[in-house]
Amino acid sequence: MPSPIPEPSNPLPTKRKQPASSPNPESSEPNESKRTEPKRSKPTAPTLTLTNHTGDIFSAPPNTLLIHACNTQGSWGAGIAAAFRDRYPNAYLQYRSHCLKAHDPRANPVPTGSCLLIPPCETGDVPRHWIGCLFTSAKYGRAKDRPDVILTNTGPAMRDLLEEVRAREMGTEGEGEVVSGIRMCKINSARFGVPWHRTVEVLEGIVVEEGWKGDAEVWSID
Ligand SMILES: Nc1ncnc2c1ncn2[C@@H]1O[C@H](COP(=O)(O)OP(=O)(O)OC[C@H]2O[C@H](OP(=O)(O)O)[C@H](O)[C@@H]2O)[C@@H](O)[C@H]1O
Repeated sequence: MPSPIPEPSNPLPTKRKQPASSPNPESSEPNESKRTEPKRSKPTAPTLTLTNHTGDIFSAPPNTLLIHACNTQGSWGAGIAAAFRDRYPNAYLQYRSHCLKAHDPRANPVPTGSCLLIPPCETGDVPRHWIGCLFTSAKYGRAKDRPDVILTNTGPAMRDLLEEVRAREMGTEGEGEVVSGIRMCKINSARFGVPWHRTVEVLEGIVVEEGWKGDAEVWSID
């Protein structure tokens, strides 16, 4: 049995998308009696819901999952990635090890379209946050992938992460092994050079599978 999954702790209301109505397949049926039946819309699978928040992503409550976009080269060199590196040095070491030891940027790179889920691993006063790395571009800087490639990688990477979270929560009964909520920055939108609305389209198109979290908060300081 999966552990009960608490609701995200953010008090702001989140809106669940209503399934879009789809044409009734029976409506094309020539039978007169069928045509007079009330139209029933076929239930559509729920998709990921994003809500926008202004403020500091790092102020999240304990056990929140913080998501950012990463390259596969083992560098959190600039932008929000550098802020992650400074705040969560042990998580950075895990990310580097994943890219440089478990994989090899030249011979066996981390696949783009995948993720790395890092459970809380810092000591001292550092907040107990999970970190989700979405490998949306192989390289960074001038060698980063083109926007269309980054967008193609974003959906599978996010799906991989939502599945990782589900599997992780299924596998443990212990206190604190549950992700309490999801916060992400406007991934891909600055150094990776992808207009934010294009990433939103991809994320909001993700069909939420059984056991996945269906809501993510987007945090921005702008
Ligand atoms: N301190 C801070 N606090 C809060 N929000 C902050 C912030 N700093 C920036 N933001 C916002 O966070 C969003 C994403 O902007 P970013 O440029 O960071 O990420 P991205 O996803 O476009 O690109 C990823 C690659 O950028 C990096 O740098 P390197 O290429 O390695 O040098 C990585 O390593 C990756 O490879 C934008 O809304 C920024 O306003």
